[in-house]
Amino acid sequence: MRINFKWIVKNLPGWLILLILIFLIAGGFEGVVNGIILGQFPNLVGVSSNKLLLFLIQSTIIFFIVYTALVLKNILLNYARKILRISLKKKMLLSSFSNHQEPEKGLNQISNVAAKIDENYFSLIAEILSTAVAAVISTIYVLQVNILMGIIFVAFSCLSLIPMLFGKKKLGRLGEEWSRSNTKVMHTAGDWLRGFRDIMQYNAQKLFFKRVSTSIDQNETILLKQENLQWLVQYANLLFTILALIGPWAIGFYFVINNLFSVTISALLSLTLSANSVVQNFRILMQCWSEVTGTTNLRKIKSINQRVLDLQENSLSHSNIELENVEVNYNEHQIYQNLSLNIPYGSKILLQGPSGAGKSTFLNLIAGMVKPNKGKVLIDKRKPSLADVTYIAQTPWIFEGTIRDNLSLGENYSDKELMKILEKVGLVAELGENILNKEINPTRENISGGQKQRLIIARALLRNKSIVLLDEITAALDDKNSEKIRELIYQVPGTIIESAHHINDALLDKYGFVKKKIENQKIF
Ligand SMILES: Nc1ncnc2c1ncn2[C@@H]1O[C@H](COP(=O)(O)OP(=O)(O)OP(=O)(O)O)[C@@H](O)[C@H]1O
Repeated sequence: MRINFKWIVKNLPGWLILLILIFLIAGGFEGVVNGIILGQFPNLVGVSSNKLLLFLIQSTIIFFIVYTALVLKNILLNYARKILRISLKKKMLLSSFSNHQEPEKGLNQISNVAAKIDENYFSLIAEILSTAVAAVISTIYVLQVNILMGIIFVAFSCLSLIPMLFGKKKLGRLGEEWSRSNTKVMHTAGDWLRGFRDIMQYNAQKLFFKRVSTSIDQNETILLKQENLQWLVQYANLLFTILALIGPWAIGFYFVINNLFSVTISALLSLTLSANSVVQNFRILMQCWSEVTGTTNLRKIKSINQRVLDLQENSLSHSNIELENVEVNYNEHQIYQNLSLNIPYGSKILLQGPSGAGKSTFLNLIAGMVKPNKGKVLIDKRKPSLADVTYIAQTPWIFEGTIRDNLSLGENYSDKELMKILEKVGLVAELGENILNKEINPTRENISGGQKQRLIIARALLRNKSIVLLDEITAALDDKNSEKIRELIYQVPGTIIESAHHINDALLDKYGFVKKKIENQKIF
């Protein structure tokens, strides 16, 4: 998806575009209004006082209309920019979420990149439009004063396009480089702030501060490079502006000396004054263009994957899982090869294997988070999806909000139901009666790692899905709590696949678990 002029038009209401255009055209007369009104002066010599008064009133009205249009145009443009900023940030959020982009990249997009697009694209597009309209109006005015000299002035003004044609690509590349280095700043600054405990523990303050400082340095250097290149282009542009004045004068002088096309010095003078507006507008246009070009690559946003955003009905009830000749590679690293497995509804599987063997990868295959490079994974003959399973991961994520918010995730559950489930996982006894309104967030340490994990388990138990995937869920729990939690989860009637290193055999036997091992890129 590209954020371009077409996108802007699509995202703004028609009435707003129409009003902006009207005020843009009316305001566009600013450059020539003085010339038009002053041009009337010779006709005022010796006229009656009534005519003079009429002239004053007319001039006042014209100035009033032009300046009011200018202000209204700016107010409407600001309103349009607000609409565009909101649309852009929403699109960015949907794109980064649906493409499962890394968080730092997504955060960089909605903060830094969005601000840059607003500043160097949306606001400048408005300026480009006003300047272009003003340039057209001034051009028409100049052409009707003296068509030949008018054409010469406009043609010379067009020369100022040349520097931009050379700078365009490089400016676009630098914009993209700047965005990448911004993401790096987010990473290193994230390490610096989130890794506090480990940094302090190993006396690594100097190293980590150097890392974040270096990435800030590099980021600012790229920005400076881009700004310098913009200035260089603008300097070349200014040099062409000199040419855009001197060139037509030279040709004009030649016409004057040789008495050609009835060009006189005074005609040349008045043309220069009017043409100045054309030249200046062209110069501003090029200046804006060079800044806009810096955002070219930033304005390419990965298309939204609508399939991910559509709410998925979980219609599975007694689902069988089938894997047919599945192969999974991460680059050159092969994890599974020719893996075929049938897991009927209600199976209870304990998946074992050394660290890095592919246990999480297997659970992710069934959750649809990892796609096989070859072969198929089918749940009830259809492709797997996260909405079909309950996946409890090693590192649980809790959301900013209350415990009630974290359990219900917007669905309707009564407090009684929620309290019952919290009671089961042992949280009511630990966190008190007013537990549902307790505010938590991912970084606040007002609940422990084990409590977080039990909260996530309670959230899963509230929803009876037919496939439960457990990835080292009790790593943060003590033995007593681990067993209690497992007893609760194991009572779920559906399929359970658990990856864990140590589990009490008696418990496994009680719930009919079979052990499966990962060996030679297969599961036995
Ligand atoms: N997205 C990925 N890109 C590249 N390599 C990956 C990716 N995910 C996992 N791997 C690699 O695949 C291998 C299997 O990883 P996986 O997490 O499935 O192992 P595991 O058996 O769950 O390990 P552990 O018991 O340590 O959690 C590892 O070597 C890991 O580095």
